[in-house]
Amino acid sequence: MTYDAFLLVSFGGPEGPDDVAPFLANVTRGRGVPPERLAEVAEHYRHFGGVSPINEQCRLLMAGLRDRIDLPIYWGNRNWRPYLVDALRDMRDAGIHRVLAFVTSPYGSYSSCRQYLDDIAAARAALGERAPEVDKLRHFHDHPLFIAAHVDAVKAALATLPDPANARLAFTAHSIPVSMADTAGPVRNGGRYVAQLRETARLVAAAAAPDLPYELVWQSRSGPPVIPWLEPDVNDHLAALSAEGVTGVVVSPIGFISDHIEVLWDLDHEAAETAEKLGLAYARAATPTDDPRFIDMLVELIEERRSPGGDRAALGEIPTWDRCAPGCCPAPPKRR
Ligand SMILES: CC1=C(CCC(=O)O)c2cc3nc(cc4[nH]c(cc5[nH]c(cc1n2)c(C)c5CCC(=O)O)c(CCC(=O)O)c4C)C(CCC(=O)O)=C3C
Ligand SMILES: [Fe+2]
Repeated sequence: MTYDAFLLVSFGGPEGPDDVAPFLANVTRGRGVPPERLAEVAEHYRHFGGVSPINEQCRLLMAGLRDRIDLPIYWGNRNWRPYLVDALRDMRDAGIHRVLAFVTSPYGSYSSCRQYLDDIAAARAALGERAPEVDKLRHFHDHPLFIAAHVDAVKAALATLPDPANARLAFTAHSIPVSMADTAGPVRNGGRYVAQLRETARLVAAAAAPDLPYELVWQSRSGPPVIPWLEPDVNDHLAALSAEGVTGVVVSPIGFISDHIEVLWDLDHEAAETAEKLGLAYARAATPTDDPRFIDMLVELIEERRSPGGDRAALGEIPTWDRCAPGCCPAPPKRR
């Protein structure tokens, strides 16, 4: 398979205080997110000067990749500048026909996979016939290099606790509506988001701390309270651990590939504060963007896609594939 360019596809985030409101409007259009929740999230961004950390992380990722691949690198986001449609237009104008895209999420579900594919399709449609064709790289939730980076991060976090031998591991990911979790994956199967996250948690725990109990819990719940989302929330989980007599916990955000605002606010600020109130020793494991093996993995994912018959490195049992089936991870019904 021949490709003419690499495209980094990310969520996007504000780059200053004036960007926060229009960014949030882009993210939540038609999604039924209550205004109270939006105001709260706007405050999280303002706490960091209205600058999302995600953009710098994208720039770092591209810088890490630059000398490692022989393809020109482009960057397009779903919800903020540089937008996908602008990246695709630049590529088209540069005579690029086939593009390999890396989406900054390892897992399947509408929010973490299909929504990116839909937005790529919409951006292509806006450009008309000469829009470059875009192939998305596969899910990588159990890639050996992804797991290895998390394993070392969890070990390093554990080592900072006063009593690591009696600590617990809590893996976190973005909560999603239960209805979205139920339909994640190929048509008729469902449950792919939770299943992949469970597998990632199992693989990391087994290699990092085989003797410690671990749980997969959820963070950053949004949406109206009447709609069920995946539970328990990480803060409730910390309280439950404390009630059991546990004295230390490592929180590993396997649902995010870098220190997004959800990691910096919902974990480093909120969950850390919860732990402090409970008298629970708390350490947050690093996300993989800081680890050179993450770039190594990306290089491997690009190489494997260029050799269709070749190996697809994977430690787990949940299958991955190069191309998601058309009806995979369907969109939830639009609200508002
Ligand atoms: C599964 C998942 C991931 C992980 C996969 C992936 O990485 O894509 C993720 C990532 C992210 N989510 C992000 C930001 C936001 N997500 C929101 C809202 C929502 N997220 C959802 C799910 C997910 N989100 C859902 C079901 C909603 C409800 C509205 C809807 O159905 O779409 C809102 C609106 C306010 C709120 O409701 O909280 C914001 C601002 C940022 C940027 C962070 C930064 O700036 O550093 C990132 C990386
Ligand atoms: Fe989100």
